[in-house]
Amino acid sequence: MNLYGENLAYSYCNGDPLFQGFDIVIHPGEIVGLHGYSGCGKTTLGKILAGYIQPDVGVVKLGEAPITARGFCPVQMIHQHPNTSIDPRWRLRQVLSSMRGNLAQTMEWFELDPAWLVRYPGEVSGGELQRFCVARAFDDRTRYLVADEITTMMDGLLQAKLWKRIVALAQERRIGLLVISHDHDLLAKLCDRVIQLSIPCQWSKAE
Ligand SMILES: Nc1ncnc2c1ncn2[C@@H]1O[C@H](COP(=O)(O)OP(=O)(O)OP(=O)(O)O)[C@@H](O)[C@H]1O
Repeated sequence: MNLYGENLAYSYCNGDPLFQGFDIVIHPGEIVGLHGYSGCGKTTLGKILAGYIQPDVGVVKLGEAPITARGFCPVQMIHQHPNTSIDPRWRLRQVLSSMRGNLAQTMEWFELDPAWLVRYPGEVSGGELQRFCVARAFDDRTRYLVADEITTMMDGLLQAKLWKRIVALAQERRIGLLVISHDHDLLAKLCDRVIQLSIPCQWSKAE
């Protein structure tokens, strides 16, 4: 089933719209890049596609069915900073407890040591915690993944390794990926196509 964002518009606090009449379609197993100047609304669009926030106008659908805020969302979002999406008071075992699927196998795939499950999020490195978030997103019910600048805290070698694993597992399960990044090289290497959310503003051009 395709993921559709149709005629999307959103603005915060009745301000100027970040985007209007925006359409996007992602196919199962497809890797789509999302690029645009800082502040143009890439994360916001990701949150709308993953059901975190409702668009002012438009609809997000998986096949024919609109995405709802209730229950498990088949569009999972992985955030830039893993500590913003994990309760610091939970041990990592608890963080992964609601996940459906073969946890041991997924952890092994992302090189997560089972001994770390007794630790709190603050007791693993940022890169390790991000790999927990990635593993958690590969729930058996996940059909699409929105990856928002997810490897910016890693060195080049680790980035490449993690993306190789993500892409392999996504392709195996026919999961579609939306990769949000400022990194042209990464997008060119990974993606089947890249969408530009908006043209650069004057301030960005001058920089
Ligand atoms: N909760 C919020 N309330 C009000 N404004 C917000 C909120 N979240 C984001 N914004 C604003 O909306 C705009 C778009 O933010 P968003 O994070 O979607 O952009 P982005 O393209 O992902 O940026 P970056 O590339 O820098 O991560 C920014 O100007 C931001 O300050």
